[in-house]
Amino acid sequence: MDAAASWQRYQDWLYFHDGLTLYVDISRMGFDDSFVDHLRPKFDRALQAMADLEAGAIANPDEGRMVGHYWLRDADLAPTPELRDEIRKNVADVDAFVGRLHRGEIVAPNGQYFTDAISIGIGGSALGPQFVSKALAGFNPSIQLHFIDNADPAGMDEALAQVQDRLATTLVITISKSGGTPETRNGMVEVRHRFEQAGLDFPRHAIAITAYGSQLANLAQSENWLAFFPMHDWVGGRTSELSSVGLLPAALEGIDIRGMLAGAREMDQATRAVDLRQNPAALLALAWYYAGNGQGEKDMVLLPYKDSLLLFSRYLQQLVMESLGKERDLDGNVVHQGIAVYGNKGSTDQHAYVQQLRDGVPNFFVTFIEVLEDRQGPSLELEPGITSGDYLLGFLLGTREALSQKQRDSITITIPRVTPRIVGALIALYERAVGLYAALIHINAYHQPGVEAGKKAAAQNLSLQKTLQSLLREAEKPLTLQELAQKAQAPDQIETIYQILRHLHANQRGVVLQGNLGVPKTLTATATNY
Ligand SMILES: O=P(O)(O)OC[C@H]1O[C@H](O)[C@H](O)[C@@H](O)[C@@H]1O
Repeated sequence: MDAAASWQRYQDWLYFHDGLTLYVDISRMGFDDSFVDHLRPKFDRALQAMADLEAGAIANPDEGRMVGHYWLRDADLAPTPELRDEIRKNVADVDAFVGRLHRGEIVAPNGQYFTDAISIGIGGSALGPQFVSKALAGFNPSIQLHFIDNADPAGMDEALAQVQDRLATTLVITISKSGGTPETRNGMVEVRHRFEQAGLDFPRHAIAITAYGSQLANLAQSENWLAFFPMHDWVGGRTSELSSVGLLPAALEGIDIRGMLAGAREMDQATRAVDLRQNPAALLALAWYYAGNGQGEKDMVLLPYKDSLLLFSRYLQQLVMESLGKERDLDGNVVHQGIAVYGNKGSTDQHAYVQQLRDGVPNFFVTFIEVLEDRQGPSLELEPGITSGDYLLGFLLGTREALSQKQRDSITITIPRVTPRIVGALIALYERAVGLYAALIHINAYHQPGVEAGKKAAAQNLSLQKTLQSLLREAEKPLTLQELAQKAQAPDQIETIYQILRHLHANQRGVVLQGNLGVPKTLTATATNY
């Protein structure tokens, strides 16, 4: 396409949201008008499906649930007066609680202001709060957040080390919709142990965000934790950033949560437009469909040219891949859907993997995110007329052009600056694009059946470990892996047995392996108390 045609196409397809000053440009995706016409009937159905969902339909049929995250930012949309009141009350409760903390009306047991908070959660109970914190907390948050988002003991130690001098003024927020996720429970138990070792009254520091009636809710209630904020079954983990899951941590840091909600609400409104060109979420869904042939054949590479948006790609990885990565469609046909998401930030990534994007396997499309405001305040001129921000834009435009020359497609989203309102709008934009795209490809975006297999296997391994530990304690002589497998009645688990024992051995956990560690069949295991 020559420059004039490309410029015309740019203008024809450029979407602009007046209120948010946000642009979406899909002109560098190679679709043509006939493709758009072909998809239009599917879009009509998808937009209707979104309208039904917002009206309270059971949009998650497998789990028999409504899907209500859009109500969180516009309570009037919720299908019953009770839900509307509850949504408003939840936001007001977060505001009121955090206001009292910031004013020093709620203080740590030692009488001082709370200074820090450790947020413990995983998946949808971590990624949103982490993304928003990095995007918006700035250098001097009212309360400094630290995250434990894994079962890694060393990661827990790191978070605790960050607050070791201030444990007495640290809040602990345990976030889990189900209230039974083992990683989160482990983190909470470890942190609690440190508080107890330090002679601190853990419940006076502890906040739970979880569903009513969950294990975590019961614990918080029975121990009278400092605060409890509910999660609802009609909000999925990966779309919970604008529920108390995301609002409480953000508010603690001093982020304007009403601004985030307002931005999301404005974006929701824009993405109800039935005219595709006027609907930014539909434009993204159209571009994704085109890129991957409606089968996820191309990966989504996210390149925000702004350090504070670093975690957007990680946040979107769960939102997109857990929503779209499905074995079956809504009729039960095997479809193996999904779109892989990765990315970090520009221009940093130009010095890492962009080489492959331009010259290597053409199995991706890029989404550039451009932020118009370079920084707060004036910029130094590095050379006459040129600032660091000019360089950053130059790198973005250069890469976009270089990819285009090699028929590598890209989308560009342009935002004025990174504010609570814009971050709320970006979250909503992608939630809506995922919802629409899922409807286009006829899958349930709101369940995650595939996640269960790994969890079940993990539980079985822990139970096998307990059996092995007790067999070794009772054994009168060292046992080979084969013998242990027989005794544990797990002859087909010998590989797992080896891996469990190797881990116990490496951590001096009461098991010693003898023989050649690299040749499993030579090994014998002994309990160290043998
Ligand atoms: O919030 P929780 O119930 O602890 O769940 C945390 C995460 O774990 C699960 O395995 C799901 O796949 C995620 O969608 C969820 O966000």
